[in-house]
Amino acid sequence: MRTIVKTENVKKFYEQTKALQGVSITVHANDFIAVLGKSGSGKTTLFHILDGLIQPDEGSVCITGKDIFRMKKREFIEFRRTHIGYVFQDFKLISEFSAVDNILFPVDLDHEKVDEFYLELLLKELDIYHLKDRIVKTMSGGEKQRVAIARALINKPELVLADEPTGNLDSYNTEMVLNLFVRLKKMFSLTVMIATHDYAVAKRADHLIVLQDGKVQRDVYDK
Ligand SMILES: Nc1ncnc2c1ncn2[C@@H]1O[C@H](COP(=O)(O)OP(=O)(O)OP(=O)(O)O)[C@@H](O)[C@H]1O
Repeated sequence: MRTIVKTENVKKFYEQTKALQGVSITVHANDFIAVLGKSGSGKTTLFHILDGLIQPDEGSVCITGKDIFRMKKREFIEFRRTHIGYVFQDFKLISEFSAVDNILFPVDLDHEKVDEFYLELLLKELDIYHLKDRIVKTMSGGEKQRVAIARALINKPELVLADEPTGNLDSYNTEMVLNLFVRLKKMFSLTVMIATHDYAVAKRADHLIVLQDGKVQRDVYDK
C-alpha cells in the first residue's frame, strides 16, 4: 500500500488555542478517508496544513513521500497544483464567472492547454455539463458544490481534500456527493479525504480518523 499522506506530531497554536496538539496520521493511496470531529476540533486547520496553506508550528507533513514544508516555494506551488485538489467549505468560486470558467481557472493561471476530453468527462460525471455556461451565482448549493469538485479535479491530482463537502447539503445531495466521491475515486485512482462533523457521512469512508480537541482520538482502518 502506497502512503499518500504522512504527518508526524503536527502542532498548530493560535494564541490561547491549541488547534492541533500533535497529530500523526498515515493515509494510503486510493482510500476514502473521513476526518470526523465536532466544530473546533481542528479539521480545517489540519486540511489547510495538508494543502500547505498554513504552516504547522511543529511536526512534519509528507505528501507522496515529499516533505511539503521543506520544499522551495515555487517547487511547492507546482507540486500542489499537480498533486492536490482542494474543495473549500465555502466553495470559493468566483460568483460572476460561469461554471466552466471557474473550473478552468487553475488551468488558465498556468497557461496550459485544456484537456478538452477530460473536462467533458468531468462535467458529465458531475452532472453539470448542461450548466457549464451558467453564471455560478445563479446556481444551487449542490450545483456549486459539484463545480467546486470539478475545479479541484481539473489538474488530475492524486489527493483530494474536501472540507465539509456535505455540510450545506440536504440528504439527497449529501448522498449524491458521497456516491460521486466513491465513483471518482475509483475512476481516477484518487485518494479522497473529507472533513465532516457528521458520523453518518464519515461511516461511508474506508478509513476513519476522529479528531477531538486537536488530537487523534480514534484511527480506524476498515476495508
Ligand atoms: N486563524 C485563527 N485564529 C485563531 N484561532 C483559530 C484560527 N483558525 C482556527 N482557530 C481555532 O482553532 C480551533 C480549531 O479550528 P478549526 O477551524 O480547525 O476546527 P474545525 O474542526 O474545522 O471546526 P468547524 O467544523 O467549525 O469548521 C478552534 O478553536 C478555532 O477557533
